[in-house]
Amino acid sequence: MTDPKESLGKVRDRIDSIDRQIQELISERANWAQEVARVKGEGLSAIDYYRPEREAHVLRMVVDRNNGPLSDTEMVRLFREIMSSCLAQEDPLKVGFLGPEGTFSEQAVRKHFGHAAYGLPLGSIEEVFQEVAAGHADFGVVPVENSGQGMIQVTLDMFLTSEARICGEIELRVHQCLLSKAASLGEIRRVFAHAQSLQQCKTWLRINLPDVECVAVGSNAEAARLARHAVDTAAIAGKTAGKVYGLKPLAEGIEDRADNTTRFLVIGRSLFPPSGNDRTSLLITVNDKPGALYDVLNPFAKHGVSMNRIESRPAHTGKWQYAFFIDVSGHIDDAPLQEALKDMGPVATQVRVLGSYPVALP
Ligand SMILES: O=C(O)C(=O)C[C@]1(C(=O)O)C=C[C@@H](O)C=C1
Repeated sequence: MTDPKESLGKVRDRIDSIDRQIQELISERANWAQEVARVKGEGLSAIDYYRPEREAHVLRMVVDRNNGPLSDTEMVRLFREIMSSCLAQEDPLKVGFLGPEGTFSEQAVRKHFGHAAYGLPLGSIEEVFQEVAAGHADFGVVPVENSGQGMIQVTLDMFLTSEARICGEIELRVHQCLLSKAASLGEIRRVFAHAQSLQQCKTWLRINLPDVECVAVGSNAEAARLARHAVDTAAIAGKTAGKVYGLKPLAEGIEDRADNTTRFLVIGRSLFPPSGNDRTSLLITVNDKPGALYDVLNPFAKHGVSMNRIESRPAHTGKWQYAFFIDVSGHIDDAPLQEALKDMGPVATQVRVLGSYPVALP
């Protein structure tokens, strides 16, 4: 009979040898990434080397090649980190997000830019837009939509007054936990959470903590920070926030909908070339007159442009003027989209391209 210790040793030798090869290949890749940077021009800053369309293309090839056992999400995460480190050889990207540390926004930053990017926690969604506009952050990450609760209006409204461009989208599965210093649910008298999170966990709270006081605060991480101070309080937040603020999960996966997902936008200052599978976000304003919306949407149908989303907001440019946030498939350089926008010219009061960006990866 083979000695189990001996066979474990053999398996570990094999793993060591694979790790050696992986490491050599990662170093070789990092050298080639430096070569790419040299071709682009020396002495530029990180943002000049960053190519979201190329990253999306690389990651789609990773997904296509993946035969398991690791999931597409895991494989994408590992390669994202490799690219993040390769890019940060020059100088890390600075990415603003709705802080403090431990928010889902920070998780979205890590999912999209990896851990080699420098995360800049900011006080509000407005501040994220401001810091990007002022050039203090290269990019910003802001929540725009939750699968259960719909659009986040503060984010949409910021596009009415800012020049920000959308450079990417991130979909993050949001798993909520009840975090506390307490040993059991019975000790909890008060729960802190962001209003959206309270909403996402409404049924769970009603069944499991029917008599507690629910207090809405600025962010989930803020809730976790507050819950540190009293043993009869808890916070609803992600597991990461629990780690950052020293709280234990008393319950996990407490969101009412199992597919609870938040979509984030990456905002920057410029447009990027096509990646091969893109989405375009448009801001279109029209006067309030019969048929105006029909006239604006008709060109999309005429030129075979598929519309993914439409949201209307008061335009802030005049009474009874409406702004439509419209997402369509494709890149702004694509001929059908160009044709559709041309036809729309006479009927819309304003058409602004907010951005064309790669469709979210797993
Ligand atoms: O291909 C490039 O343009 C690179 O700079 C290399 C690389 C990579 O590591 O693959 C690094 C950063 C860019 O954002 C995209 C890709």
